[in-house]
Amino acid sequence: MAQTETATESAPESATKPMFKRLSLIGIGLIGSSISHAVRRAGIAGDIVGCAVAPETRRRAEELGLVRKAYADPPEAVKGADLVILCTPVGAYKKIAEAIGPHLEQGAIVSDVGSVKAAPVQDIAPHMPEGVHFIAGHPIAGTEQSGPDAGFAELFDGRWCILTPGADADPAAVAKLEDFWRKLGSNVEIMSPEHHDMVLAITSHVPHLIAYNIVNTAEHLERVTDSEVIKFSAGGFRDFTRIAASDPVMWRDVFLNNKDAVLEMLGRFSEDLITLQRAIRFGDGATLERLFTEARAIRRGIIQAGQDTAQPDFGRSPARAKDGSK
Ligand SMILES: NC(=O)c1ccc[n+]([C@@H]2O[C@H](COP(=O)([O-])OP(=O)(O)OC[C@H]3O[C@@H](n4cnc5c(N)ncnc54)[C@H](O)[C@@H]3O)[C@@H](O)[C@H]2O)c1
Ligand SMILES: O=C(O)C(=O)C[C@]1(C(=O)O)C=C[C@@H](O)C=C1
Repeated sequence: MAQTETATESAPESATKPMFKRLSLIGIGLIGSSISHAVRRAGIAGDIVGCAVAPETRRRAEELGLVRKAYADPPEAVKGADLVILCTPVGAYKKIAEAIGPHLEQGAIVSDVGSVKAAPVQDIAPHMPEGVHFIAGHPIAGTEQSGPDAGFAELFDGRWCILTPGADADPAAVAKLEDFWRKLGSNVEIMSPEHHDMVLAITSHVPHLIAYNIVNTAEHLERVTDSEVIKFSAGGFRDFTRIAASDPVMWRDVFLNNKDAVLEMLGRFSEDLITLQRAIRFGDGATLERLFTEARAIRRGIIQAGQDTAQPDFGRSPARAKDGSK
């Protein structure tokens, strides 16, 4: 489906009933707008509305046809919706859940896309009324871009989406949400919020922290005033700068909400770093070569498993390919 097509035009005219009559996206940035594109591509929502704090985001989301109507007020945005997805930074969840709770439709599914699960689930769950199905989720797909212009329909294709339903979740609602993400192009896996947070701490959160730190360390070096770091940055450092360009508010909230798992993984990381440091100090080439060989095997395993599609060279986003940015 062309990206210019609007949310209202997306309602399939065929006799087949869309999966959801109204999807409400609370937050219309990279992930919210990508969900809108992918949902319209799949034709699985009769109507899409949304909510954003900034007037400019609301205007742009309507102009791009991402939503039929963008509201400033979360309760307005969830009226009549049978699927509500929170797509804001996780630090905003508690206030949003408190505000929308009394306005949710009976039988509606409420989900989210947050990069952390355990603490955010605790912020949302107590505000969900009886008869509403809350099932948290996290698509493991993204870029360093933000805002309503950043989204694209292919973002979730072939990527994992993790759902973390509570023990008392309705199996039919879980199955429906799984089906939704599959129709958006994802593979789906179910796990506990705590397990999710431990896995993502090492695969996503600590790597982002390292990227932020290495870019800042380089920036703090004196010769940066001569722009040498920028001038001579190639491969390795440039890859870190891409990740370090990610949204500061989103990542602030990730680290505040996944404190224990991140500290645990940082501890392990620091121990392994000291092993490398000692090997360099003592000229222990065998250890360096062994550890680098092990790491290379992991990278090759990821490529063979087809999980490296977010790399710039793979040209996944037509929009980004056009302007050369990732
Ligand atoms: N960026 C990624 O790579 C990525 C990947 C997977 C999941 N996530 C998760 O998705 C969520 C959104 O991330 P994004 O990259 O789309 O961010 P984004 O900055 O592009 O968009 C966030 C949107 O939320 C809105 N917002 C913020 N506070 C709000 C509030 N109180 N009420 C209503 N709207 C509010 C902002 O105006 C913005 O439109 C985060 O929880 C993040 O952890 C991000
Ligand atoms: O590709 C990127 O830019 C990303 O950082 C995406 C990424 C990741 O770490 O893999 C970032 C945060 C998410 O919650 C999920 C995906």
